[in-house]
Amino acid sequence: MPFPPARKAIVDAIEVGKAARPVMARAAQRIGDLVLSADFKQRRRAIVALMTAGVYAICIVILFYGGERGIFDPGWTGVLALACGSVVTAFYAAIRSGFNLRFSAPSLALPQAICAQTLVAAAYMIAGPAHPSMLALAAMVIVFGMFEMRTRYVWLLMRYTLVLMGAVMVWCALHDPLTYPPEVEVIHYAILATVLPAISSLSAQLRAMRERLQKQKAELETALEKIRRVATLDELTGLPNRRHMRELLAEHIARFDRGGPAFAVALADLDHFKSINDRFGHAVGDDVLTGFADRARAHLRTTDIVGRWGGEEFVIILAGSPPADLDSGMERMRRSLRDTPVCADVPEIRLTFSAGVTPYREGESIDDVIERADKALYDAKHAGRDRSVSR
Ligand SMILES: Nc1nc2c(ncn2[C@@H]2O[C@H](COP(=O)(O)OP(=O)(O)OP(=O)(O)O)[C@@H](O)[C@H]2O)c(=O)[nH]1
Repeated sequence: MPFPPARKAIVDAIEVGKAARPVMARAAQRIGDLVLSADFKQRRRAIVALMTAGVYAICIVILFYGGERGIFDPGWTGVLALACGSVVTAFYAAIRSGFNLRFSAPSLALPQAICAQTLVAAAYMIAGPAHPSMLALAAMVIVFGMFEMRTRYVWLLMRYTLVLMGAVMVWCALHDPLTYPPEVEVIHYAILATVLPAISSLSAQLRAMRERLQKQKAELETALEKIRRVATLDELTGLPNRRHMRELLAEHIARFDRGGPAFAVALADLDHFKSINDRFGHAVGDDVLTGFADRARAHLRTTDIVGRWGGEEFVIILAGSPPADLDSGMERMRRSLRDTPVCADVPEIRLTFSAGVTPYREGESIDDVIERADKALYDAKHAGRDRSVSR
């Protein structure tokens, strides 16, 4: 039944909307890259610069309001607005052009904060009776800075602020004692000299906490990597262990069930390995196992995966299925073991191995295919060893 026109229009609009979404997302991404930079760190710096611009803009609007109301001279507000605009533009341009990357602290946090405090001091001078409110801005600049700056820079900024604000307060108290009464300025300065060091010391603690967290995160990542290695790799040979090979087999089966490529499984077992252990000792036996793993890595196809199934038994996932030439990698290994001793320290050891190969068949479990490969391996052992048998 055809859609009524109104419903069809809605359905069309939804379809158009769905189609447009990726286009809009791409456009937003492109605009974001253009305005803020495609580089993650530079983008963050540009965002901070634009956030600062936003704060400047709000403060300037408030100052213009004061000027309009005749609380102080509106002419100076214009000059201050111009100065704020220039500072913001200069820092944004430095970040967007990549000029900031020439410096050891590319966030330019310290110079930005010093400019901000200078502008706050200027605002303090022109704000007349509204000047105490500027003290909050001076504290805010330090708070902003503590997220971006090293502790010693925060202390430097704090000292600069105290010296600058002290000088401004003295100047104002001398030139306009009615609006800036000296005894009140002393109180303002005392408050500033108490609050700013407190914020700065908080910043030092915050920094130390952040560094501790970063160190812990790095240690955790290293430990996680170690756990991952221990959980998936065999300690002696460095090959995938039995558990990981089962996971890889499960992945191959899932891929096959979804119409993916065929594969076969081989179980390879070293021949008379017990006698190597008995004659030369366990350490040499370990070297032989490692040597065998190295040969497997070197001679199997890159698409084949070999893992240690346990003891002197190895499992190989072979890409493709019989009657394809699945054995070629194992034949190369056999030739190599025949030509060069597996253990350089004990060259008299001539290692051979037997293998059972079988294709994975649709609907089988891991255990089904392994069991058939094991039977083929049994056949190979009973047929005289040093050979592969397919089932
Ligand atoms: N050195 C060493 N030996 C191991 C390790 N794991 C298992 N073995 C030894 O491998 C030997 C396996 O012996 P058997 O199962 O009798 O097999 P085989 O001597 O290879 O005889 P066939 O398989 O019939 O040719 C045992 O002596 C185990 O102790 C290991 O990690 N290191």
